[in-house]
Amino acid sequence: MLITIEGIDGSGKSTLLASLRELLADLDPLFTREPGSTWVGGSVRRAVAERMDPITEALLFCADHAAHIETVIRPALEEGRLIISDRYSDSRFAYQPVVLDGVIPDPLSWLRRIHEGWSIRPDRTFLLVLPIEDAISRLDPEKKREYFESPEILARVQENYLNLAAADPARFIIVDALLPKEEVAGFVADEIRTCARSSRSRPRT
Ligand SMILES: Nc1ncnc2c1ncn2[C@@H]1O[C@H](COP(=O)(O)OP(=O)(O)O)[C@@H](O)[C@H]1O
Ligand SMILES: Cc1cn([C@H]2C[C@H](O)[C@@H](COP(=O)(O)OP(=O)(O)O)O2)c(=O)[nH]c1=O
Repeated sequence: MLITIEGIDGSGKSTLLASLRELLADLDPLFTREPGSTWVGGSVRRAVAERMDPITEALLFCADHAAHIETVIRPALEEGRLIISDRYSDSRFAYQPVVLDGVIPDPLSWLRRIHEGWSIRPDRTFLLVLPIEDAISRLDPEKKREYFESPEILARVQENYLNLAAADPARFIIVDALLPKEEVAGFVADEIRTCARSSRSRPRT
């Protein structure tokens, strides 16, 4: 079963993942992430840091996703593992339309077409949502910021995320990221256990 965790920078994904490692240890999940589960992720980070052109950047994120699927996701699904990914294809569908706005027509459709035929759809996606000011205030002031981490861009990214969730309510679970860390983690862990139980009782389609 494939679970993905999504949300804007500073929404609490890394914190949640660290708690899930403890809370779900008995299920032996495979924790993974995008970008960066293979060496392709290094190229993506370099492209972002150097502000390469947006199409190159988007295609590198897609290449990272392809490598992630072939080397990590598909083999683990075939073994019947529970996989929990920190970011996945919805990060592309939420961030890249902002970056590609005005560069190509209808970036979201373009991105969806690129994923067609080979990407694997998550079974459940948890979307951490919080006011932009709170996310910005949580970002580490000592750490160099990616250009995505501006309030204007993050506001548009979160709006895109919410539209994706509204279009696919059976897959998305929206989580109030302002709740205390323990509550966020407890809620998500319980939901994952429920999904894992129901997926064991039905074959994968
Ligand atoms: N539920 C929460 N309540 C308050 N602070 C939080 C919560 N979740 C995370 N944080 C804090 O916010 C900051 C950013 O969290 P992090 O998990 O790194 O976010 P992300 O991985 O989504 O960028 C960290 O300092 C973390 O301790
Ligand atoms: C996976 C992915 C990430 N991103 C962005 C989100 C982040 O700002 C940045 C790096 O991701 P990440 O390292 O997960 O950042 P953080 O730990 O701060 O959440 O790349 C995209 O724009 N498109 C994508 O497809």
